[in-house]
Parts: sequence; C-alpha cells; structure tokens
Amino acid sequence: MQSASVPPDRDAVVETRGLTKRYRGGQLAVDGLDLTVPRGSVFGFLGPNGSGKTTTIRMLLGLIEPSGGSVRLLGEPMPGTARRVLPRVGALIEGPALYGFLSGRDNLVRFDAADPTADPRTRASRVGRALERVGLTAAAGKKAKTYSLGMKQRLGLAAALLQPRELLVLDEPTNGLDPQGMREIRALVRELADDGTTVFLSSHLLDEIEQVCTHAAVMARGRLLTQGPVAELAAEARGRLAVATPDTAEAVRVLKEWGVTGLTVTDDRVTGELPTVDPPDPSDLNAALVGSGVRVRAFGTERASLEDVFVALTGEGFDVAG
Ligand SMILES: Nc1ncnc2c1ncn2[C@@H]1O[C@H](COP(=O)(O)OP(=O)(O)OP(=O)(O)O)[C@@H](O)[C@H]1O
Repeated sequence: MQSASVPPDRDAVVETRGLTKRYRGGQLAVDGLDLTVPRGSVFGFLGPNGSGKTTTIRMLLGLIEPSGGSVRLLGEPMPGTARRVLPRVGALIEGPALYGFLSGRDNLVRFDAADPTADPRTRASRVGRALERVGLTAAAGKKAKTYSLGMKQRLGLAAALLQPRELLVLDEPTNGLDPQGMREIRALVRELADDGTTVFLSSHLLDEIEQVCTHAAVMARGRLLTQGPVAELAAEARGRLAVATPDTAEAVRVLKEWGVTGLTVTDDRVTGELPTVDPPDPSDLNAALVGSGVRVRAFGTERASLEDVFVALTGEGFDVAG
C-alpha cells in the first residue's frame, strides 16, 4: 500500500522537509525549509550574512539537531544513518583545521590516518592524488602555515577528497580569498562536477553562484525564497530595459504607456522593467519611442540576474557588504 505522505525524491542528494532551527534564546535561524538538491548539480545556497545558511548546513551534516522537520542525505534519513552516509559526503565548513607546523602532505596523511576505513598501505598514493587534484603537488612539502588562504582552502578540499565522494558540501569556500584564489576554487568546483560529484556550496556572492552553479536556492531571514535551475530562476524575474536619450521625460511617458514599470532616470538614461504578462517586442518599443520624437542613443534589454530575482522577491537590495 502506498503511504499518504510525499515519497522521497530518489534523484535528490539532499532533501529537507519543514527543516527548522530555533537556537536557545529564541532565535529562529531556519524556518520550515523544503530544499531539494538534484544529483549531479552544482547547487548554490545563496543568502545574505545571517540568513541561516551555516545553520542549515550544520543540520544537513548532523552537526546540530533540528528543532523540527527532517533531512534526507543521499536518500537516507539523518541523523539516524549518519555513520553510513557521511563517509560518502565530503565537507569543508568554516575553514579547514590544519596543523601549521606540518607540511601540506603531512596534514593530509593525518586526515587519512584518522579515517578508520582508509587502508594505510595505499595512503601515500591517496594523498598524492588528492594533492594533484587541487594543484598543490609542488607546494606539498611546505609547512601549511606558509600557505596563502587560497592554498589552505585547497588543502581543506584535498582532505575532503581523500575518498571518492558523491556529495561535497562547501560553506562559503571562497570567503576571504583574492580574485585569483576565487577563480581557482571555482575551476576546481567545475572539474569536480564534471567528474559527477554533486557540489552544494553556500555563498553570499550572487555573481559567484551565477558563474558556477547549475541550480540555486535563495535564503533570506531563515526562509527559502525560491529554488531551481539558475536559468529558470533568472527567467522568472523581469528583464530590465535601458534607454539612453536626452529626451528622458518623453521617454518615461511613452514607456509607461507600454506597461514598463519601476522607471528611473539617471542623467540621460532611463531604465525600467518590462511587463511579465504579454511583454512588448523590444523593437516595437524602440519604434514607439522614435515615433514620439524621442532621440534614442542606445536601447537595450538585459536578462534578469539573480540579484533581480532577490530584489523582486524581497523588495530589498541584496546586501553583499558583510
Ligand atoms: N549558536 C548560535 N546561537 C544562537 N544564534 C545563532 C547561533 N548560530 C547562528 N545564530 C543566529 O542564527 C542566524 C542565522 O545564522 P547563520 O550563521 O546560519 O547564517 P548564515 O547565512 O550562514 O550567515 P553567515 O554567512 O554570516 O555565516 C543569525 O541571526 C545568527 O546570529
């Protein structure tokens, strides 16, 4: 007989239902989260600082108890099956715990030795492969304390990659890195995904998610605002229109008539949002402007970004300062 409850999604590597965390002291950090991470995706978990990302990740990995709701990781209920499931999951949260006085290689040897399932006879080759994977072979003999932040982060990733993993969970993996370090981590994430690992990464950087992720979820104040393929999320938000013209007042009048909303004028530039229902063909809009005597210097429509999605959902800007 079929159960009346919703069956678990077999293709999901992470699935939460009503996941909630209220910290002692009453702070509701995560509020009724229904998250579905498809197998094979690079899933961006996006939200401003304090929106509940780390709390969620800690619950996914069984590091803290939810106050309510459920988590399935690789199809298994957590935290009940943690011992069976967690060896198939690599995680990098809050920076790796490294011994600064040991070399990069010896740090990995220690991590590997701490894993009771790891065969000591094949340790050296496992460590060598992990170093190679993250591009640290040449620096493997140097003390970890001499590593840059990006190298430390890569060493942490190497530790997570000592064993084959179905899922990698990375909490703000590029936080504090310089642009070069960020690029390296992103390239690595793409490579891992190409090899079939599902990657779940949190970030407060919108463009980072757009650059590397196939799917995303957007959090704000403990709640999930939206989730899905990045291309579809952006398509949900309305595209923006920008017109460069010296005749801004007349342009605003015409655009209003055509249903363009949120019109703003800065110097000789008018921007606005195209209507979602029955949007006009941009070429008709351009012709209407010119027909009304508006001298159009430049005319363009931009695809909506994840930031537009966030603003449309919350009515607020995305605070990336923190
Ligand atoms: N141990 C704790 N006890 C009480 N409140 C906490 C605790 N940890 C986090 N919080 C609060 O829960 C909320 C969510 O925090 P969380 O760290 O999960 O957010 P985040 O999105 O990961 O932010 P950040 O990017 O800054 O890490 C915040 O208001 C935070 O102050």
